[in-house]
Formats: sequence, structure tokens, C-alpha cells
Amino acid sequence: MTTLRSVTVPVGERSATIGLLEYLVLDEQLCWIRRQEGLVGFGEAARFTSSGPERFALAQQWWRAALAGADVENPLTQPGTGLVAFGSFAFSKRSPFESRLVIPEIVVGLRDGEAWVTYTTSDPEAEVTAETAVDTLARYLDDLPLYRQSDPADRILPGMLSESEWKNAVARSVAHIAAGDLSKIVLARDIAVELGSPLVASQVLRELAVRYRDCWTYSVDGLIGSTPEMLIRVESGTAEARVLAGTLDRATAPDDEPDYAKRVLAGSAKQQHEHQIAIDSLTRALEPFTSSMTSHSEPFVLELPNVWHLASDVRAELAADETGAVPTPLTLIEALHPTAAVCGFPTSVAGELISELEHMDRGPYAGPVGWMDGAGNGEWGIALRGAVVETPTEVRLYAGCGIVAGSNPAAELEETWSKFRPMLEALGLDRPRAVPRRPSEFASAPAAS
Ligand SMILES: C=C(O[C@H]1C=CC=C(C(=O)O)[C@@H]1O)C(=O)O
Repeated sequence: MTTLRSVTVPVGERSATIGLLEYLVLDEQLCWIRRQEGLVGFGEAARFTSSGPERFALAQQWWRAALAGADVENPLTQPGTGLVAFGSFAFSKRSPFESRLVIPEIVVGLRDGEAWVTYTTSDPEAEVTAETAVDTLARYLDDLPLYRQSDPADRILPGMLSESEWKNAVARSVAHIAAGDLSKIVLARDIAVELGSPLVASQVLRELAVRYRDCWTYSVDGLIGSTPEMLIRVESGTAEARVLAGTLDRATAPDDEPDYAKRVLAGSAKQQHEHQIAIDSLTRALEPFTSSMTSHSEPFVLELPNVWHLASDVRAELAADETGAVPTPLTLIEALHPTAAVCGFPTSVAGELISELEHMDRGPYAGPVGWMDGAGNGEWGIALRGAVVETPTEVRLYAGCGIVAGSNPAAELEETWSKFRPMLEALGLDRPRAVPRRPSEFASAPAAS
């Protein structure tokens, strides 16, 4: 690959209220934002794509080569400074979706109020100076952010399965579980949104970042969303994960019972069982890479604007090899993906059943999405509560539910609507009262990416 040259420049303090939001102005932007801090990327200095079972290993090789040949000037030590790649990986090794890493031309970073800009180029003639970094950023910010109003023609269409077909798939999953074939499967479905005027992705991202402050708002090549689930975060040799499984819709909660989530969610044996399978799968896969690991003995209730989840935070010290190196974020995501929060248990049985029952390609949905730097730091979430922008006026949304013994198809269907809600609201839409169900409309829905 061509040699990359980059320079990182500190640019002072930024208010915590607005943070990176003022940099979300373009549709093809890369972003990773939580509590208004994180990273925003513009343009492209280099790109890797791949599909199939080797996608993580090939990405690792490419990233190593990019770093080895790079000329990096970085006076800072914070994670996210120096050379940075954003990425998104297909859920399935059989997916035609191209997993990708993108090294942006410009990254704006913000952490603990301190901001920086990194400029990266593959052009051997380009000047790589603090001035070029600041001027290039200014050019990207030339246009005012667009604003889109809901259009009367905006509408929600069914996805690959109708609601009743999807409920049948849930019932068949429950039957497989009762027969002892597996203990959990995460079954997902899609819906399509057709817009009367072109989407303004930056507006959707700004709305998600403001409303879902405690989630990680992401954007990589048309994959946009705000995920509450951290697959793995690596910083200075320490790894952290946030495992979620077990959901309760807040829209149907009574106003007068403050402990409702605790009673109904944390007090449910079924939800605890579903959660336990997810946390066990994560810790089992992470353990070989660690020298010590801690997690809460009991899950806590995570409150989001749309739902409550049962959540467990895991923290581990990564074990160094004989050269003193700890595993890279890409090594870890390859080992951890897919966890039982998005696939099931046993993984291979659940994976087969997912391809048989869902009738769609998940593409990047439920795959790892995030970023990493040259120092071995990175944050990779699971691409949930999101959508794929298929054309400027067509967006496909995905949501899934953990199915265990005793799961009820109608309740699981309702749960998918609660998980579509963040993206639907950010798009200015509401759940339809009556979803069109004519077969001709299914046929006209665009295929999943
Ligand atoms: C698969 C999804 O959520 C997972 C993460 C949290 C809770 C889940 C659940 O309770 O079923 C799912 O395992 C999704 O949002 O599409």
C-alpha cells in the first residue's frame, strides 16, 4: 500500500455541551460519539475492504502494513490521536457485504474537553503541516449543515418477512429450543423506510447523539445508528465490554411505579437466563486473552430513552505475550464476535438457524463497528439500533430479540418495535398503526444489503 503521512495538532478546548456535534455536517461522515465526545472523520486517505471468514485477519494485516509504512507526527498520547481507522464488519462470514476499514483524511477528536485534528494523506506531494490540517478541516466545514423536514410521502414498508412470518420464525425457534437443539437464538428482522426527500444523515446522527447520550453514535459508509452495546474497548492494555440482553419497553411502563423495571426485568427468571447466556459467551471468549477479569455478580438495569436493558460491564487486564504486546482490538473482535447477545448459544447452531429463519442477509447489522488507533487502543461496539442507507431516499432498519425457552412471538415482535424506535424517531417517523401487508408490497421492498 502507498505510504501514509499524518500530523496530529492540538486545537484547544471544546464545550462539553456541544462537543463534536458541530462537526456533524456531512452525509458521508465517519463518527463515533458518546456524551458529545469521541471522533469524527472526513474524507478518505486509505481504505480496505474484504468479505468472508478471513475478513478480520485480512483487516489486521492491512492495518499492520499501513502502520508500519506510515510517517506519523503526533505530539499527543490520548487514545484516538495519530493514525486512526474507522471500520464496520459484516455479521456473517457468508455475507456479501464488504467489511471495511477507512482511514479518514481528517479526524477531529475530543476527549475530556481537549480537542485535536489529525490530517492524513497518501499523496507524496502534499504538505503535511499543522496549517494543512486546520485548512483542510475548514474546507470540509464550508457548507452549512442541512436540515430535512418530514415529508408527507415518508413511509415505512415491511422488510423481508411480514410480521406474521417473523412471529412464525420465533415460534419455530422456541420449538428448536424445547427440542434441546440450542438454548438461545437472537432472531432479527428488517423494515424499510422510503423517504419523500433525500435523507440528511448528519441530522439523524445529531439527533441520536443528543437523545442517546449514553450510547455510542456511529456512522461508517451509510451504516448509522446509536448502540448501547460495547463489544470491546481497549485502552492502554485494559479491555472493557458492556453486555446487554434482556429488554423492557419504556413506552408501556406505568407512570406510578418507580421500581417497575427492577421488578419486571431484573425480577424475571427468563430475562436473567437470557442475560446469563450472553455474559457467559463474552467472558468465555475473552478469558484466554486476559490476566484478570472482573464483572458485577448481578446485572444492573440500564435505562435508555426507549427501553430498559439488563446490562453487565466486564473489565479485564489483557495478557502480554513474550514480546510484551497485548492483543489488538481486531484480534479481540474476531474472537468475541458474534456473542450470544446477537447470535445465540451454541453459536454455530444459532448461526445456522438464523440464516434459515430470518430470510435476509444481516449485512453490517449486529457486526462490529468502531475505530482503532496505531497505539493499540480502540472501541468496537455492536452495530445495533441502526440502519443502512441504501439510496438517498431508502433506509433499511434492523432489530432483533433474544429468544429463549418460554419466549412469546407477539411480545418479541413488540420488542423489535421498541428497538426500531430510536432510528424511526430520528428519521421523523412513528410506528405505523397499520403496516401494509399486501404481498406485492413485500416484493417491491429493496433487498437487504
Ligand atoms: C439484537 C438486538 O439487541 C440485543 C441487545 C440487547 C438486548 C437484546 C434483547 O433483549 O433481546 C438483544 O440481545 C437489537 O437491538 O437488534
